[in-house]
Amino acid sequence: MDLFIINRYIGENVDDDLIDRETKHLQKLKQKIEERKKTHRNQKAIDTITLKHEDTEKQFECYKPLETENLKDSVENNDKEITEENKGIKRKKSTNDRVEFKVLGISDFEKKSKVQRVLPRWLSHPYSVSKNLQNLTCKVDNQLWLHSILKNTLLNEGITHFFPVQEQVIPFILNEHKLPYPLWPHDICVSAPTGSGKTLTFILPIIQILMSEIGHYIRALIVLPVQELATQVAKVCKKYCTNTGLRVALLSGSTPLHQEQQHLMKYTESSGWISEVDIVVCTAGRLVEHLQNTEGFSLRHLKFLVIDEADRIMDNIQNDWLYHMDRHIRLEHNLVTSKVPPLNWNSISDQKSLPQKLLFSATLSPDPELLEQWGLYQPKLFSAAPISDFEGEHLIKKYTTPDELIEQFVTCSAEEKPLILFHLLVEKKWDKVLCFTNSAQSAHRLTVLLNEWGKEKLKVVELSSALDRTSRESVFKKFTQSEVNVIISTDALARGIDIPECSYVISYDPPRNIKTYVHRVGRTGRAGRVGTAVTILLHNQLNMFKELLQSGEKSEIPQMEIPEEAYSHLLQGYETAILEMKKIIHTEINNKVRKSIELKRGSKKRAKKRKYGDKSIQ
Ligand SMILES: Nc1ncnc2c1ncn2[C@@H]1O[C@H](COP(=O)(O)OP(=O)(O)OP(=O)(O)O)[C@@H](O)[C@H]1O
Repeated sequence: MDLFIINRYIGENVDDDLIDRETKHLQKLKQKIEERKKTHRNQKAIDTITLKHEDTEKQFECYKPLETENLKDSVENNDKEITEENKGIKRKKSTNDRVEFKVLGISDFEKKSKVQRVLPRWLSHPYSVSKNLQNLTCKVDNQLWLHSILKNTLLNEGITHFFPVQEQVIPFILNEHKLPYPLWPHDICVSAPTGSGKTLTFILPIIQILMSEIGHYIRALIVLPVQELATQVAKVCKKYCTNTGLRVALLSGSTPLHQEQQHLMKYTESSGWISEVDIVVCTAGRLVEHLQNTEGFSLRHLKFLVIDEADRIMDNIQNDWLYHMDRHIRLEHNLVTSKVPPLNWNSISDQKSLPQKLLFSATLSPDPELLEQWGLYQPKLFSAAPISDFEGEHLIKKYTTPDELIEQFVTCSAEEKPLILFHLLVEKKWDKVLCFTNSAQSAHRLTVLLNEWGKEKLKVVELSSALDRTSRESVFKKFTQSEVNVIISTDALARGIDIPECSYVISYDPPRNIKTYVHRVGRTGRAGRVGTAVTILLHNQLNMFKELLQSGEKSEIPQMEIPEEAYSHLLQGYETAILEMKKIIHTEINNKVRKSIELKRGSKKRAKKRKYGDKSIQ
């Protein structure tokens, strides 16, 4: 038995229940405080909504905007959905089943989910074309599908093997025209590097197919973006039409319209208007002029429609030519719409086949949105881009350059730029150089400067659209014969021009976009020959240039290191030359002003196009 009982005072009867209740109460209070804080925060957000859109909501009362209380609940329930950046703007749908009206006029900045681009099969599965121009296996002599007349012309021109694009595309086109009735030939897009022989790829099959039929109709139309290119293609076309009986017309504006008309159409008593030519090579702008003004000009019997430099032609819509040409073809074929008919027996057997469209370019983006406008019929794509690139978005921008092309860039300050150019031309003895500037004015100044500076050592000629055709041809001839070392040009001549034996391309001013870059550098390294292309950049242009390359999915190109000692001694000569250049330009401007005054005073002299060697005009 215990003697003592010790009782400790523990207050009133506190039972476990009470403690429990107190703890719960405390928790409740804390929760309420938390909720109040939350409500306070959300209230701020709601106030901003109300303030910002008070006016809008008044205007759209009929749409019954949300009750503030409801909105409060909604916000409470979805606290996390109101994010920092869209505070006061975004109204999220409540998790309750409440229907929320969209208040018109409120911008919804909800992030859109990225749309995965799915390419049509013909673009995602192109026929792959090799870029290798070194190991050619397709001998011209052995090709049974090629007409003997064409074989002879090719061999006379020194062409013994076909390039890969020719080897693949020419037989394909020939076979397409052997398809049984009522099948139509597929339209074709070809994207192959510069200098890979695209011109013969379309000229040879056209000639071979047309030479088997005789007719007084225009049966092939080759459209180019500029006069120089049209002239060049017409020349090749005429060469390969030798002994075939086919006739070619060039419609480019290099001769007056009425002369082209006389050469093109003839009126006969028996048949009315007949065409004097089978193949027309034209610029897009001139085509529209003939469609509108030349009596009897008809594309009813057109079998081939070739668009060379297709991407450039679309960039630069001349006289809305595609609309006019489509309209003309539609009317001639009695079609209600120029859209491609659905592929079924009725639609294609009822209708005469539309001309086969052949699109060519070194920078033809396989972008469905851009290609849509051509209205292609069951098209096929031939591309030199690696097939692995055809899986995603990359292919849209992917441009390839020839394997034989060495690309480099050099960085310097503005003062060093001419010194570096002179160093490359004179001290490194770079010959057969095509140099690009970004304006006709700087091309002229640079030409004058280099001729003054490099007297006896350097012959520099400026090639601009101001020169007439004969003068231009004479420049090319002298260039080939090494009488001219450097041609200075603007981008007007960057595309398609086949300058024989150009060994170097220098971009004195950097190109403005990736397509211009690809075409500029593509003036060298053509037809399997080695070429070097250098871009001169100011230090602050380097990042822009890298971005430009990335925009075309081009891998980085190496930097050319030129030590300062290599060109610093040229400074004195440069300073003397620049003074001379200023004097010459000044005299030219004075002469120009004097001439225009004379003209104004009534002189009847007509301004002529500048002749090569004439220094008096700019
Ligand atoms: N099979 C071949 N063998 C040798 N040379 C060829 C062959 N095919 C074409 N060439 C020559 O290659 C050069 C380039 O050809 P072409 O002008 O057709 O190139 P391209 O692909 O149209 O270039 P660009 O995209 O710059 O217009 C021309 O001088 C042409 O005569």
